[in-house]
Amino acid sequence: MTEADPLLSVRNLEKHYPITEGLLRREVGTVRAVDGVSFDVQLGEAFGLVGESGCGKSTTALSVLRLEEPTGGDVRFDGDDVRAYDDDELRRFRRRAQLVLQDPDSALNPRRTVGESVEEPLRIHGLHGSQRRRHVVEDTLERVGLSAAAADQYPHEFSGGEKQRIAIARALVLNPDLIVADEPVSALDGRTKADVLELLGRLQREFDVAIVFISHDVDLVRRFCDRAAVMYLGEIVESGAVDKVFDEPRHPYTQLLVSSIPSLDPSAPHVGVEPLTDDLPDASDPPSGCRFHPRCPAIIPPADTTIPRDQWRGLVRFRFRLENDWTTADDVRAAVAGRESDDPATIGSVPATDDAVRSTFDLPAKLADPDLEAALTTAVESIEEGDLETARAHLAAPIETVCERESPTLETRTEGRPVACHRYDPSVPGEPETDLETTTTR
Ligand SMILES: Nc1ncnc2c1ncn2[C@@H]1O[C@H](COP(=O)(O)OP(=O)(O)OP(=O)(O)O)[C@@H](O)[C@H]1O
Repeated sequence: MTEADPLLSVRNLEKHYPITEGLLRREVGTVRAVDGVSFDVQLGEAFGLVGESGCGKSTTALSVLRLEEPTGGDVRFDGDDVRAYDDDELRRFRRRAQLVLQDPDSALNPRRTVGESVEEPLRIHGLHGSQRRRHVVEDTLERVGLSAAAADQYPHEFSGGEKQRIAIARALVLNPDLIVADEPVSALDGRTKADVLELLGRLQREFDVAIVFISHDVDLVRRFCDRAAVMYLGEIVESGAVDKVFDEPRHPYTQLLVSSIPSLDPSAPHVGVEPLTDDLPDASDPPSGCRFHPRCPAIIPPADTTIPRDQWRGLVRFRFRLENDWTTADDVRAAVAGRESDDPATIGSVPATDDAVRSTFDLPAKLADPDLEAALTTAVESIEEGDLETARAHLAAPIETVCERESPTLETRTEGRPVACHRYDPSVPGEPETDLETTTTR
């Protein structure tokens, strides 16, 4: 391995879980928890994986460490193929690559002293001599900010933050090259969180250990990591140095994540990017094309569309809500009237008129594009006739976008950074490389 070679190299990693049904566990579908993830981690660096709950961060961690068997792809550690390791090689790998979880209790046996828990990896991996082991344990406990005497106490005698320090000591005691830390401070409160984060940073430098830091919290990743990758529904959508990814985000999803962090200054206006729709799709049935497209505020219009961008967004939002959220004409009527569909005052009393739809989706009385105008009018007429299928078909053809048709690849197009978004693909016609417009609210 040369200096430039990564310690960990992950290529097209996949982990799919079967969905089974009935006594015979018949397979009825697949959860694509991790679906083609690639990244490198250099020696001694802190690399962040960030994204909403359920996007596949933990499954990536477990698959990289082979605590879950990957479905596909390539994982290399120090140049070796992790998926081809035999039992001995896997044992050596487990010594060099450790996992720290959100809940420290998962790493500590309540019936064993702290010293016994921290010592256990040393025994498993063959460090002989109880005196020597005790010395290493005490030294490691002190390095995580606890006293050597803690070795003789039990986990229940410690606070949550102290227990996480003990779990970190257990991960560090074998002097690993890599620690995968999955939401290591998420369960801790303010000051303790900052202290444990600071400890991890100090240990990373002292032990020269690489850390894969997994969190849903952009701010923590920005503070802790050198580089980061943003995950959405089993895929990486953007990666790079943290100051680039979070200060100059390019993927609309990263822009959305960053804009949702509240400012420390309460008087500052909140500059927010609104998602097109609110629902996080299911990993067992991910959207076609770009998986973010049903929520993407920067969704690309067809090349020949001439209507203003906000009208395009309103129209496509109407189309996706019709496809995903509403099953009856009453649902539509209720939504455009701003009420629940089982509210008796709503049903029948508020017709899903053209006007109500237009005002709900910020559309003008008449769209300047005759094809889109005809599609909208006929779709609303079909809704009023109770035929949502026909309404959907009327909207789908003229509002079709490259974002639902083609999957963007994570290619390096933007300032040397990989971003998986058609907006940066010069081969996609009709779309300027503009930044996402933001809306300012108070
Ligand atoms: N053993 C499993 N069997 C079936 N589906 C699973 C399994 N483990 C995870 N999943 C699914 O895979 C997807 C990714 O889950 P994962 O826990 O990796 O996400 P995450 O980003 O770490 O979220 P969180 O922070 O909530 O743990 C989710 O849809 C989850 O329900």
